[in-house]
Amino acid sequence: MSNKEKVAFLGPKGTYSHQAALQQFPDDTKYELIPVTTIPTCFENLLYDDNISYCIVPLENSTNGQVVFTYDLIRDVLKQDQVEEENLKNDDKYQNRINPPITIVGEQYVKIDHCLVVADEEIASKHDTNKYVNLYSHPQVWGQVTNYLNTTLKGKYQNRIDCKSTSEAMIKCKEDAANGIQSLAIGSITGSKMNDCCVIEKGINDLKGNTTRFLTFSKKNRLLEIPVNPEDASKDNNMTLLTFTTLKDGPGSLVEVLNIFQRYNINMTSISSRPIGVTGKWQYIFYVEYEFDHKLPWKEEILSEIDSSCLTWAMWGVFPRDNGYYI
Ligand SMILES: O=C(O)C(=O)C[C@]1(C(=O)O)C=C[C@@H](O)C=C1
Repeated sequence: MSNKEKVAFLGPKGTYSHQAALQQFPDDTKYELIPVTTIPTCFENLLYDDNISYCIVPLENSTNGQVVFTYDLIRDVLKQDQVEEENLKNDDKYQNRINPPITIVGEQYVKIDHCLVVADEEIASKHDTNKYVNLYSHPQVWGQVTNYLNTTLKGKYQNRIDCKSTSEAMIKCKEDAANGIQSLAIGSITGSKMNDCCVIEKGINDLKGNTTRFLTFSKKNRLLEIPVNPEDASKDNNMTLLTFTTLKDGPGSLVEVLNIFQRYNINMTSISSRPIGVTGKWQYIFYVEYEFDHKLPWKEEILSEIDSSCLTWAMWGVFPRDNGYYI
C-alpha cells in the first residue's frame, strides 16, 4: 500500500489536466496521480474517497472562458445535504457562512496547443484525400478551434462527437481505426504520444497563447476560521475565492458586497456567476477572487460585513498565485 498522497485528475494520461497535475505535483515519490473519467468524478473522489487527498480541475480558458462543469461543481458542493447539516450544527459566528468541505490550495496554467491527430501513419499518409467519419474531442475544445473547424477541416468529417477528455478522444479514434473507420481527434502532442496516435497538424488553436487555468482542491478540516492560516500567509502573492448569493435581488445588492472590498482596499481580480437553479425566482451565485495581502489578514469586521450583506457565502481558502498567471 503506497503512502503517497493521491491526486484525482481528468484522465486518461495525456490530457491537459494530466499536464496540470504534473505541474502541481512534480514529486512522484510523494504523490500518485489518479486518472478519473470526468471532471465531476474528480470532485466526487475528493469528497467521498478517503484515499484521495487532492483533485485538480480546469476552471477557465483564455479563449472560451469558464469551464462551466467546474463552476457548477463548486456551486453544488455547497448544496450537498451534509454540508448544509454540518453548517447548521457548528457554532459559526457568521450565520450565513457555509464552510465548504474542500479548499483551494493551488492554481496551475497550462499552455493549450491543440493538434489534429489520426490513429496511425497509414491513415495520416492519405489525409489530403481522406473523408473522415468522426471528429472527437472534449466539448471545451470546440470553442478554441472554431476557425480551424470552419475552414481547414470544413467538410472533411461527418460527425463531431463530444468526449470526456482529449485523451479519451484519441482512444476513440484508435478504436474506430481498429474497426476500419477513419476518424480524427483533437488534443495535445503529449496525448497523441501517450495514445500512440499520429499528429497531422499542430497549433490549430484560434488564438495563440491559448491557456487553461486549473485549480487544485484539497480536503480540509471542517472548522474554517478566518480565511487565512499563518503558514498560508507566508507567500507574497496569495489569492482567495469567495462565493456568495445576494441578500436581496433588488438594485445594488451585488455592488453592496463588492463595495466592502473596495472600502478595505482589497483588490478583486475576477468575478463570474452561474445560475443557482432554485425553484421560483431566477438567482445567481457569484465567484469573486481577491488578492490576499498576508500583511493585512482580513479583519473580523470584513467577514461580519460580508455575512450581513450576503444570503449565503463561502471562503474557499487562500492559495499562492502561480507564476503562470504572469506569462
Ligand atoms: O480533455 C482534456 O485534456 C482536459 O484536460 C479538459 C480540458 C477542459 O475541460 O478545459 C482542459 C483544457 C483544454 O481547454 C481542453 C480540455
